[in-house]
Amino acid sequence: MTEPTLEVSSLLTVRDVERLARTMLPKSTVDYFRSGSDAEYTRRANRGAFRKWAIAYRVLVDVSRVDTRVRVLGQELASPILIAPTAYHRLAHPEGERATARAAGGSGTLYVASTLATTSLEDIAATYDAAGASAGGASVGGASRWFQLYVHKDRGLTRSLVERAEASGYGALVVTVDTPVLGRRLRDVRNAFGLPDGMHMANLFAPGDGIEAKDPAFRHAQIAARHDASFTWHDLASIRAWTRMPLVLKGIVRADDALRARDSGVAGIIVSNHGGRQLDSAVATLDALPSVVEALGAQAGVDVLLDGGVRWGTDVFKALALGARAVLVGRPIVWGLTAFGEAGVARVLDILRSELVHAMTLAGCPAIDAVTRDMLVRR
Ligand SMILES: Cc1cc2nc3c(=O)[nH]c(=O)nc-3n(C[C@H](O)[C@H](O)[C@H](O)COP(=O)(O)O)c2cc1C
Ligand SMILES: CCCCC(=O)C(=O)O
Repeated sequence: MTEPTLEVSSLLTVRDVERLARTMLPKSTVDYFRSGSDAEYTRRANRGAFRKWAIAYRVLVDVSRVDTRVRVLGQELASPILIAPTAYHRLAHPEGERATARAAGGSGTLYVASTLATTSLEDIAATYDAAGASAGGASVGGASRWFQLYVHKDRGLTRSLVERAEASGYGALVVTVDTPVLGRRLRDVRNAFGLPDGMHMANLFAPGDGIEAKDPAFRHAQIAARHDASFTWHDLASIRAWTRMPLVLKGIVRADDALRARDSGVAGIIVSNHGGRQLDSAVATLDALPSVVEALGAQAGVDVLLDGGVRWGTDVFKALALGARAVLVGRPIVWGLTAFGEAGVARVLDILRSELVHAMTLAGCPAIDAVTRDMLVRR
């Protein structure tokens, strides 16, 4: 074991960032960020699925310039690496989501803000836009930040979240569909995990008058009991009627659900199993991706994104080769935030982006549209 490194520049891989961050947090927080549900088969399977593919690289291609630009929901992004929605950033760092938003806005990276943020969605939006403006306007206009919605039993609450997101200029509404109830994360149960005093779910409760304040025994495990487990495809229409934001469904792993999503008029889907934190033994996302992409076909009009276990630039390459338009990363962002706040998030994004450029260069793919299915062989 080497000593933890302390310079942001000495962190060379996402693995380095995670290793450092885990020494800096209380055990119950590390457990919450890191865990999958039950036996954690799916959390591990997400990683394992990337190892099953190898890159059959191409030679003697002009790779003196490599272009990672992609279009997602009609918008041009500098890179296909996006920030997945994760809860409770103030557990990682005192500046919480503001630091994440500054790193994302400053680099023009698409950031999906969580319903369960510890900073209000209005504050995240303003912070993101200010960082984008001072970095030269790369991400001004709000389209590069999306809002993730948990559908609550309290329809008034759900609707007000949607309306607040629209009023704050979020570019899309990401409806998470894999969490009708909370997955059983054994460590969180054993730790009776909950937010410490002074931190709250800023979009759901006002400080001081929140349910956490009224009920000292309120724990994270109870939050999903407020989710609407009766929500179906049919109810999606009501959300569409509330907003003009394009919809993205997060948590799809089946071809028939992808087709149903398309027929419901969504603009995108995220092939995701919540980082292995919901149904354990769920199919790994990279394994699910080809059937989803094939079912939708080339002219689908639905952008397919993927998350789960992306830790290296070569993982991004593989997901794109199997048909994803872009990928999202969850835990690596939280580890970066823990380690160095805004600079740590920026470092993680930088590591993954430069690894992707390196992989594309060595694989003979000067642009994203060259990263095609034939670049991979099964190990
Ligand atoms: C600590 C943590 C909190 C999360 N919170 C949310 C959330 O609030 N909403 C949501 O849709 N997904 C949430 N997710 C799932 C992520 O959006 C994403 O699907 C997953 O983390 C991707 O896998 P990765 O962590 O291996 O990159 C969370 C994941 C983690 C690890
Ligand atoms: C109700 C979901 C809790 C936040 C979350 O998505 C997670 O911890 O994975």
